[in-house]
Amino acid sequence: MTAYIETATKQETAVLVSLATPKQPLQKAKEYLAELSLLCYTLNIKPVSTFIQNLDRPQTGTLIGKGKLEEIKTFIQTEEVDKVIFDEELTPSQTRNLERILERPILDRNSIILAIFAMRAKTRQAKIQVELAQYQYLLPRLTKMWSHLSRQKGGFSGMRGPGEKELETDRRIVQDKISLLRKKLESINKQSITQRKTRQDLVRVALVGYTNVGKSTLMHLLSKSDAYVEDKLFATITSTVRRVVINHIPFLLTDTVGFIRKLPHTLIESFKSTLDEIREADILLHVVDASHPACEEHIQVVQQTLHEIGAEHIPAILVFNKMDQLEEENSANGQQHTITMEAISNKYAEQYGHQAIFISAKQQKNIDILKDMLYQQVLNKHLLIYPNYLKSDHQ
Ligand SMILES: Nc1nc2c(ncn2[C@@H]2O[C@H](COP(=O)(O)OP(=O)(O)OP(=O)(O)O)[C@@H](O)[C@H]2O)c(=O)[nH]1
Ligand SMILES: [Mg+2]
Repeated sequence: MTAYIETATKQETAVLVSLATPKQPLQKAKEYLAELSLLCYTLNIKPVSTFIQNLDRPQTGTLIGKGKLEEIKTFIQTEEVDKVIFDEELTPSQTRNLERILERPILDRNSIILAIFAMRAKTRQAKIQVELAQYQYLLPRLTKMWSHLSRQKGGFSGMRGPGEKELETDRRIVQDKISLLRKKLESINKQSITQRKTRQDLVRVALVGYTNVGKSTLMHLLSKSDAYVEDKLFATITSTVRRVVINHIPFLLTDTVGFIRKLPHTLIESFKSTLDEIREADILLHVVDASHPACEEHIQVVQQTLHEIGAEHIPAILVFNKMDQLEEENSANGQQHTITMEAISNKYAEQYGHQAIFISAKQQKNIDILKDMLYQQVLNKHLLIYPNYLKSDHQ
């Protein structure tokens, strides 16, 4: 298990590897590696170099070709690099093959994201959720652990692998662990459902969006709570709910875990109840980092994830945040960025029938306009719960 949950204490080094294919052009591969690099820094792993191989399609056994493998091997030996991290999801057998050839621990984007979640998990529920996702990730990879063990015990290489019996026992242990964790989660989830039921009489608004876009900063601003803000990916993995009042109307505002490209499926499954906060919301504030070059792809990833969790139908306000940074870039390249951003905003607002607004949570720009927009939507929902609200003297 340790290979997957360990969070580095001393700064380890890594090389990052990706593919450029007809489906994933070089520019995209570079962008994804830049994101992977941020994920690594979050885990205190320092990327020292990146390798991209041009291929028509990934190789079955090792993902990348022989020549590239040789190049990477020479580099990591000369530079004494600790780990090799692939942006692509690796199959268990690819991981095994690569580990054998490169003689270094091999990680992929999924295992890195799982490790970050493990590092961030503070509550009992989050810890169980992450542990469950990790065991599910581990199950098909168990053979690797055994080959590790046998190698450590001294020189089985070239001989028969670990006994099928031991492997079977080990699989059963992990499977038992998985069902135990599932049961624990079920009982915690029941408590959350009861908790949520007691809040049924208030409108619920959830902040959603790609990781690091400023959801918690906005939460802090709107609710005056001390939401955890950090310039690292997945600063928030546990939902925080706060009661907020705008123009006398109280509602619940929830800060949620950020999404990312290729969020591991095991995580989506085990974080189901955390994501329920989103599914059960009446209104979404979909926060976007307007200054990010891949902002449009981020919107698509978020929409797709919302779809996966059954929350795509919830009315949303598209909140284009970090407009201060956008303006800074504009002075360098003359308005271009803003024009592009406005086009993107119109396109998605139209496509999903959402309202859109540009703000800066950091510099508190346009927050009052956002509050007005939100108020209108909250009021409409509030009236569904309390049809007589306007007849009383609240206004
Ligand atoms: N320039 C600028 N930076 C901002 C703005 N809003 C937030 N940030 C910064 O963006 C970083 C991420 O902010 P968070 O609020 O933690 O983002 P988040 O969406 O909650 O991130 P996760 O919880 O990791 O998904 C922090 O360094 C914030 O200070 C903004 O309007 N302008
Ligand atoms: Mg956050």
